[in-house]
Amino acid sequence: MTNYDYDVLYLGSGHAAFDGAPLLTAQGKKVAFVEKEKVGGTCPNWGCNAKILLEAPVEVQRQIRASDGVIAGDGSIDWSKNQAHKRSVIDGLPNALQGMLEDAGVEYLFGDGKFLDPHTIQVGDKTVTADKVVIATGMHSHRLDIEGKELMHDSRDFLALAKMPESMVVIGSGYIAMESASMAHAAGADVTVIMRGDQALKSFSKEYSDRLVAKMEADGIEFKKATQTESVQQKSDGLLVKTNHGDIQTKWVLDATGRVPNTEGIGLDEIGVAYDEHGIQVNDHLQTSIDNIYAAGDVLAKKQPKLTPTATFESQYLAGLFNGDDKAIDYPAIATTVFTSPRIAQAGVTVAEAKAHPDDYKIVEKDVMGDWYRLVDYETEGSITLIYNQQQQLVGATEISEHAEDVINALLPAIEFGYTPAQLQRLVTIFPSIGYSAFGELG
Ligand SMILES: Cc1cc2nc3c(=O)[nH]c(=O)nc-3n(C[C@H](O)[C@H](O)[C@H](O)COP(=O)(O)OP(=O)(O)OC[C@H]3O[C@@H](n4cnc5c(N)ncnc54)[C@H](O)[C@@H]3O)c2cc1C
Ligand SMILES: NC(=O)c1ccc[n+]([C@@H]2O[C@H](COP(=O)([O-])OP(=O)(O)OC[C@H]3O[C@@H](n4cnc5c(N)ncnc54)[C@H](O)[C@@H]3O)[C@@H](O)[C@H]2O)c1
Repeated sequence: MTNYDYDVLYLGSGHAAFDGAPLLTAQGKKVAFVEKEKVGGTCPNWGCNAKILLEAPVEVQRQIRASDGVIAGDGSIDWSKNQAHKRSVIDGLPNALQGMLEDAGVEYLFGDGKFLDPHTIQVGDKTVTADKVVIATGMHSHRLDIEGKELMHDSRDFLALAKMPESMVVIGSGYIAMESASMAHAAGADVTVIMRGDQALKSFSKEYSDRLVAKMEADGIEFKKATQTESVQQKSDGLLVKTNHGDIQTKWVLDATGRVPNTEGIGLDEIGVAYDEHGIQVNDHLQTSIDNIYAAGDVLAKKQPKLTPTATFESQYLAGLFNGDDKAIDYPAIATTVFTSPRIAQAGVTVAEAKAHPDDYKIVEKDVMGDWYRLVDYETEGSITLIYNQQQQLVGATEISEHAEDVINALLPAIEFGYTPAQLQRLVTIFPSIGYSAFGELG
């Protein structure tokens, strides 16, 4: 038997790696992460955690302004203090994570990792070997290849902004574009969003994403639909964004045109791991075209949403597989939300899927403002769409409201486990609460 340095080596140290690794060391396996930047990867440092800290005051501001004087003040956001608070919470996470994982027996190897052969990885000027390798290298920002691209910024820059500029152009209308536009506007910037097509947030219901755009427009954000960005030019008083529908003067440009899997420069072509522009191709055991090499997280080519909880699920699945549980991966319903005001959240069968199969699904739409509880924190509008199968079980739900993420989280067990009406009746939840309100919608 060959003696390798490690039983399992992860390329990357994000959620796709660190959520499963301790399950392996607990079974006596020798495990290491190769990391070229910050321990923990995108989510804690440049993604979810950083974003939600900066976003939290937006909801407070909304409540203050909607309360019509019940809460005093105008709810202005001091972005610089907001940044300082964010840093005070997240700056210690990489060290804390590293300490926790090292205590669990995982080793860290810092440097750029690259395959030399299926079992050998070069890390800086060192080489290490492993029985199994998991590619968990994540994604990086896509950048538009146009004149003036060096004048534009990505989501990392946005989340690190020390001072909010007085105006901002956001290119794109996916998750990152919509969340950043919402935060920048709430912090006082004059925001214009340039949309390539005419629907924002394509993975959500068109009706709800149109409603979100309409609400953001009513709040003062400008949307330019079906518009191509042609160039960005430096002027003495700021930047000039040229589009096929006119010019926009601004102080700052966010290129939020998507994210690209990190498949380049890690030796995949040399050793023959199959991948395409969507990521690394795997079978139903997350195994790549090379037997001992697996992949997990954002770098995978997959139809499931590229989110932290998806990466966690895959990481834990692989740990189970390497510990001897040989079943194929079976993805559950995955809940997702966009952290705008209002939010849109969904899980299970989507509205588009249900509409495409009217014989299989029944769609029920409700105005959630019929529930008095939504008025407690001054909500003004919201709807939920519930999707049932032929057996009257809830198989999907999507909501637009300030509490959409909590409602969909509350309903997720019913969707995933197919609760019957009799089982739902046995759920005695806390009243008054969003969870109670969520189940009330099923009645
Ligand atoms: C702005 C933003 C906001 C987001 N908000 C949310 C949210 O609210 N909720 C949510 O669920 N998801 C959110 N996401 C998505 C979430 O961050 C990702 O789904 C998650 O981080 C994926 O984890 P991962 O481990 O696959 O990849 P990553 O966390 O990206 O980790 C990959 C790691 O691999 C390292 N690496 C890459 N190449 C090499 C190499 N050659 N050698 C060594 N190391 C390498 C990288 O440095 C990185 O640390 C957000 C993403 C962004 C960008
Ligand atoms: N709340 C969350 O859970 C959250 C938040 C942020 C990011 N994420 C994850 O991060 C990933 C990336 O998010 P994202 O917003 O970067 O990607 P996205 O795919 O959601 O949006 C990309 C946007 O860029 C536009 N676009 C693409 N190419 C373009 C071009 N050439 N010109 C103009 N516009 C173009 C698209 O039309 C789309 O509006 C997503 O997979 C998402 O799962 C999740």
